[in-house]
Amino acid sequence: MARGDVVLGANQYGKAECRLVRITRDTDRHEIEDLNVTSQLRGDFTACHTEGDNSRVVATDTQKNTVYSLAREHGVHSPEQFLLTLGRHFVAEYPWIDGGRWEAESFGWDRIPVGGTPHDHAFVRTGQETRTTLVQVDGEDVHVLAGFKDCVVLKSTGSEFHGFPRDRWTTLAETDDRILATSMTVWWRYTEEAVAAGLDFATAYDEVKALLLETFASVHSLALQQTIFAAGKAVLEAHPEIGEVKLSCPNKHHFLVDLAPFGQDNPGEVFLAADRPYGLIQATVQREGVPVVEEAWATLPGFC
Ligand SMILES: O=c1[nH]c(=O)c2[nH]c(=O)[nH]c2[nH]1
Repeated sequence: MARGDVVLGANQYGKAECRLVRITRDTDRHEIEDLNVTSQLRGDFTACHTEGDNSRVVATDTQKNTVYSLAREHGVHSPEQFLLTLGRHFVAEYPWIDGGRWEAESFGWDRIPVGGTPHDHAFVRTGQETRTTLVQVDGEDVHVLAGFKDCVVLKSTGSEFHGFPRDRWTTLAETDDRILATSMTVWWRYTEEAVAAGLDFATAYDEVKALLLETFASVHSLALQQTIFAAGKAVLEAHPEIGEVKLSCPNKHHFLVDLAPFGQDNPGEVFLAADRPYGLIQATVQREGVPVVEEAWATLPGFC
């Protein structure tokens, strides 16, 4: 190969957004699991890219079928467990496949209460957040990230913002009482040891989400940066099975409306909820002296 030749770099391929609903109906009380699964394989696919030789190309259609077939055979249990099942399957089944990337969104459903009793087989979508999961297999390495997005939270007081530099471009007033609102996107990484030991992903998810929300509620905030660091720190302190946490939080600004032109005061009661532009506050919270496992995060766009 001569310097300057054009060659294939990193590549992966698969079926994106396989919508999977699995009903478990062993009893009259059904269970529902609702996922949006993306499967992508990695390996040496040079011949396909350069020659159109498909002899090693497990079709994206086959990958899609495998999602549904393994859901039937093994169940979902948790998105993390299901994606691990998929990853292990593809690597074991096809010798030339070294690994891949399996991602899922999971949508929650609650039972519809009928006369105060949760119904056995009628559900209403929960509106709070979308659970997210990313599993990557690279040879012997298995990385599991979990998280959620679109979790909108608001505090109507207990938030201040002041002490920032003032120069000729600064118009923002200092405040010791403002609305703090954001839509939390959070990812955390389970350590390889915890994954190998068969961690209970469902319980861990519930506990981490509760802790993040509790911290948002209870920290008296001097900046959204301070709040998100405190939230990530609380998670790492309570969960040794988690290596690091990444948070991305838009500052959903609420501007106090000037009602003076209408002869009215406005003691922090009427706000304009702006949707853009918004401050975008992001942080990685990690353990001192423990490097972030960069390979686990490499394919998540937009995170620092
Ligand atoms: O919590 C905040 N952090 C900032 O960095 C910032 N910048 C800004 O204009 N408002 C806020 N609020």
